Amino acid sequence: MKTTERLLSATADIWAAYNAHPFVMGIQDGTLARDKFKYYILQDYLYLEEYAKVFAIGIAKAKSLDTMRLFSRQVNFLTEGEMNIHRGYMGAFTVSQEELSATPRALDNLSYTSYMLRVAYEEGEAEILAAILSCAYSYEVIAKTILKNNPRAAEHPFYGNWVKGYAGSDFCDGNVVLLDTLNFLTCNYTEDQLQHLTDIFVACSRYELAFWEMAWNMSK
Ligand SMILES: Cc1ncc(CO)c(N)n1
Repeated sequence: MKTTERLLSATADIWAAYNAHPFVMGIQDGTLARDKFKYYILQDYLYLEEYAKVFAIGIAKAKSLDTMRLFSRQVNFLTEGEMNIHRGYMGAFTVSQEELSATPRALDNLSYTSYMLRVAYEEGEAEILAAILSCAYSYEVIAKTILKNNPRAAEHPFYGNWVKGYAGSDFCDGNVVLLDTLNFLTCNYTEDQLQHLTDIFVACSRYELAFWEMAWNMSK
């Protein structure tokens, strides 16, 4: 079994809960309250700033030029590509730099990024990839499942850009490389090493679900 198949099978229940979450279902049918989405976009922008640092540490930990390039491309894609989705929405909500700077990180957000940064500082390149995978790949799966359940979600005048951004090839092509690299780097891992990788992936998958719940509740 490929490492990524093992990780995904260990978290199947958590991953199934993403698309059943009321926040995600609200994006799917376009009924999500705008104030909840604004809260989410601000928290997620703050999240992405820290998440980009996880890749940046990966650059320094990389043991080959190929892995270094993977991490480096992702830092660039996050800051120049993915964060543009957020900047578009922040423009629509007329969020100023002052409002963004004055927004405190909610505890689930802070806890998630602190955990990933700890993995990044303490562990090796494959463990960093496992921590990143649940973020990067779950958004692809969520957006594609939304489109499967409601093909018109991409045309929604407000939430359509979010769905198209995460189901689109710019975002998803990076995940193919992420999955392949993680499988390649861990093909000779021992059972203990694989179990440790699974623990990291389960923790990050739980944090992903907590992030949707945090957004739904607009937690302070
Ligand atoms: C919380 C969270 N997880 C994953 C992604 C996808 O990069 C995101 N933007 N935010």
